[in-house]
Amino acid sequence: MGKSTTYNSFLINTVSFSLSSRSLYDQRNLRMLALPQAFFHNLMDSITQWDSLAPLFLAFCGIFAVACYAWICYTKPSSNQPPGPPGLPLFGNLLSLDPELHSYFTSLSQTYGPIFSLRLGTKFAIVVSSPSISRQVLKDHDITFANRDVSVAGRIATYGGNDIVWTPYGPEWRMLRKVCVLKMLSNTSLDSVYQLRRNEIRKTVGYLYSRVGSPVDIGEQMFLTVLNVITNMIWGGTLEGDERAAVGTEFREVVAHMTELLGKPNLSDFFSGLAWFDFQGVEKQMRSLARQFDEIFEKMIKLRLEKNNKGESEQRKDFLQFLLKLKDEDDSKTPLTMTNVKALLMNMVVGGSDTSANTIEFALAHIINEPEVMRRVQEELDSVVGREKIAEESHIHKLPYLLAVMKETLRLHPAVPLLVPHCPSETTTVGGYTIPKGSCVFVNVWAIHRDSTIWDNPLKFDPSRFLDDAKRDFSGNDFDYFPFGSGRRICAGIAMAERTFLYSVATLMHSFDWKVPEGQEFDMSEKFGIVLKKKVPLVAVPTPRLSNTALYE
Ligand code: HEM
Repeated sequence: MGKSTTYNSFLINTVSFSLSSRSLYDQRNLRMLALPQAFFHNLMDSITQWDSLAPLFLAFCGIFAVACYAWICYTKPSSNQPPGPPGLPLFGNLLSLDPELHSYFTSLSQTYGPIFSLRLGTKFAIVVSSPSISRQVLKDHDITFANRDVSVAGRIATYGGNDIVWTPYGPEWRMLRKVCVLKMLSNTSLDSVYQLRRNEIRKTVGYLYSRVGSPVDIGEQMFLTVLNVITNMIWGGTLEGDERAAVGTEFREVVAHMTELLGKPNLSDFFSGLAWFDFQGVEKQMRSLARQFDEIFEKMIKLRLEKNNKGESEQRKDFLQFLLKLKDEDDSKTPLTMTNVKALLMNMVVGGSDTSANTIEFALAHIINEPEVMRRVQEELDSVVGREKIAEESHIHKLPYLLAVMKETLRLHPAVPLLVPHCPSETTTVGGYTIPKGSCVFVNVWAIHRDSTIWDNPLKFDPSRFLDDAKRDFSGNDFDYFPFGSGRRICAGIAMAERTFLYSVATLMHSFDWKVPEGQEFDMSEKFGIVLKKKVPLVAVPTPRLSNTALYE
């Protein structure tokens, strides 16, 4: 194999692993970034700028290689560690990974069994792909595995990992989780900010109405809608008019750029000894973005505090108002700090947007391309809502078929296909094998959801399989079906994800008929990332189906 081929295959592989080891938040824009060539040029640029330091650099690489090799030999898996494909010195299995990690891990599990191991640079990874072993990890040893493997970029992006996703299991995580799940994202709190969600959905309907008869990129529209819904719930009407639009645009840009960087391959993650050098400048760029992000939060918080001091915000019911109040009142042993407030807001924005928007896009693609599913969804809406009214969030509890569509979409396309990697706080036995403390554990929920020993005709999109099977829900108690994870680290935003999905899809399918443009083929292929997405964006043409045009205003 030629030198450049070897390089390229290394680069392809590092890209794919980096996507898996990042924060929860792979975003739409990653598709442009996960190019191995980009990584190659980036790395080589950084190195060539160091011309004068080349001898020093090469000497360093030599010492580093020997040190890594020694380290890997020293930590060589014991015979009781899970089986796995053989690897190379230094790189381990990095060079043979496929970018579509979820399906690649599924095929490896057919050879090596429901629990296997990989060496990725200096990281030791475990992949679990059966209900019974997932149960051991997420239920029987829940506390031990309730920690995370944090990437360099992820840590910087989240105020040093001071958010819910990356904080290790302990009192601070418990406090953040309580604030988030019980106080901000509970059904009662979500009810109180319904008007803020409704405003955004109505704006999207207005926009789609203006595009009647023309193709619309549905994924893009849903991403913007969900992001606006979330930011609106966070700070509601703190800003008005042009100022609001300007902050919205800036915010979107920062989120897009930050998540772009979160998906960039970073040598520092595979070889922690190299982190200090930040060869690709990922850390530097991320610091600058995190500062920009922080400036937006600072600005919103300052404006809100000023309004509060003038007594203008008394009646506000958004998350920012709630968190600031909680922070002032908090006298517990683990107080909520301003950094926690900002990190929590960021979790809402980054954790909630792509997951929900991509799931909605997959669902709409299935509905639009399967006439029988479309007919049942619209019939249910017509009988519950009626064509003379618009869909409201209060209707969603009366739409069992639509709920089944959501469950079936998340079965075939779980938004976070390998969950967020878990990390045991001590060496533990699982499935009869020893899992070393600090390993990076992937739970392949995607493979379990397509396992033909569990599901009849698993590749068929068939919502009715969930209609009679009430035990299959999102609670994480059933290890045949757990798209939101399970145990202590189960998704913190299930209630919100459910509402966002059901209300958005109900509104779009009730207000419009949809057709794919002439000549376009039905394509449901997936693109792996921490958040799974549709490889080919869904483009469809809306036609109004409600009788009264006033219902689109
Ligand atoms: C369809 C939508 C969504 C899906 C499928 C989803 C799925 C997941 C999964 C699988 C995890 C990791 C669980 C684990 O590691 O065991 C997770 C974690 C998380 N999700 Fe979601 N999620 C969605 C939407 C949301 C929304 C809307 C929010 C908030 C607004 C959110 C906030 C979080 C947070 C904060 C965590 C980290 C929890 C922790 O580490 O304690 N998610 N999600």
